[in-house]
Amino acid sequence: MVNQPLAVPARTPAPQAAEVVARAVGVTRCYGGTTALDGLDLEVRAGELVGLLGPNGAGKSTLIHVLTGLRRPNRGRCELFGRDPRTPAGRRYIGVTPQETGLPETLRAREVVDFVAAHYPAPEDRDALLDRFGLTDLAHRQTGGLSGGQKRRLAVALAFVGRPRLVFLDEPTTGLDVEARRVLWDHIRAFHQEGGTVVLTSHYLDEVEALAERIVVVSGGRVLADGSVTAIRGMVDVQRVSLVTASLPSLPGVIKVEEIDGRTHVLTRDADQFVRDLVGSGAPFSGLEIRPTTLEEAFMAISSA
Ligand SMILES: Nc1ncnc2c1ncn2[C@@H]1O[C@H](COP(=O)(O)OP(=O)(O)OP(=O)(O)O)[C@@H](O)[C@H]1O
Repeated sequence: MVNQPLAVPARTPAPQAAEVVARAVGVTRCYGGTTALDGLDLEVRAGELVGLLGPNGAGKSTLIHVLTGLRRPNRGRCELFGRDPRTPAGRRYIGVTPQETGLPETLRAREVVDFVAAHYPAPEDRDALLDRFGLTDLAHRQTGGLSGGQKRRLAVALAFVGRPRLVFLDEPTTGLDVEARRVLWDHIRAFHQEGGTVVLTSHYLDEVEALAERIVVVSGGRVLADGSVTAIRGMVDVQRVSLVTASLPSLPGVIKVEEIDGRTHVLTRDADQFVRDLVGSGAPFSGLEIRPTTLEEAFMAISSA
């Protein structure tokens, strides 16, 4: 495998007027010998819809944990609305759906909403909230008897109970069917259009593309790239050349080489030049195909660079 580092563009700054609602400054968080966050910096401004992308173990959930005050950084600091996230004043305007949620099994869905609502001074109307998330028919059901997708919908709805200004959604649609995902996307979009700020993680790239204005790529506990969907795409601007060859010579401009099902797949930023160099090398090959990468491939290219 040949890896070539990719330049990371500066993020287009958000409007100056927008308040920074969440901030991580030089945050390092270790679990024993594992460094989950490694001097990470991030600012989220009011009204942004930010998608955190990164491979398994990149540090996305840990970042949400430190930003929401559930974990303390070993080094660096976090702020929510300019305050320490570990204080009630800092957490007052946020809603969170963690990656894994333990719902009290014997409580009914509406009782869970009531329980969470009791923590806020002016919570959402329970029935309206349940309706918005398509949970009305499940309101009387004990949560222990709900399906995985139904529990997930309830867990996401709970993030909105306190009328938050900022929500953190850690893989909100994992386990949801297409229709349930669509309903949830609509709600996230509506919240954002009303001025709400959203930070979400997702392994569904179409989800991040469909929802987020800004993508922050996290890998190895650091911010690898930060920009609009278009900027992230432009940043990698990678093409996939696939061919059959017994031995690929070492050529310039190659970001990554993979062997899949007897074909050699090459990621490169200049497919034309790669093909010219390949022909010039005299190496025998057949079945040449060139196509643009998906965002997922682009993202993998960034991660492995
Ligand atoms: N409670 C914990 N104890 C020990 N190690 C942990 C703990 N939580 C996270 N880690 C480790 O920290 C690193 C970052 O994990 P984290 O869950 O933040 O990543 P992630 O990007 O959210 O991953 P995924 O996409 O798989 O959810 C991983 O190496 C993980 O194994």
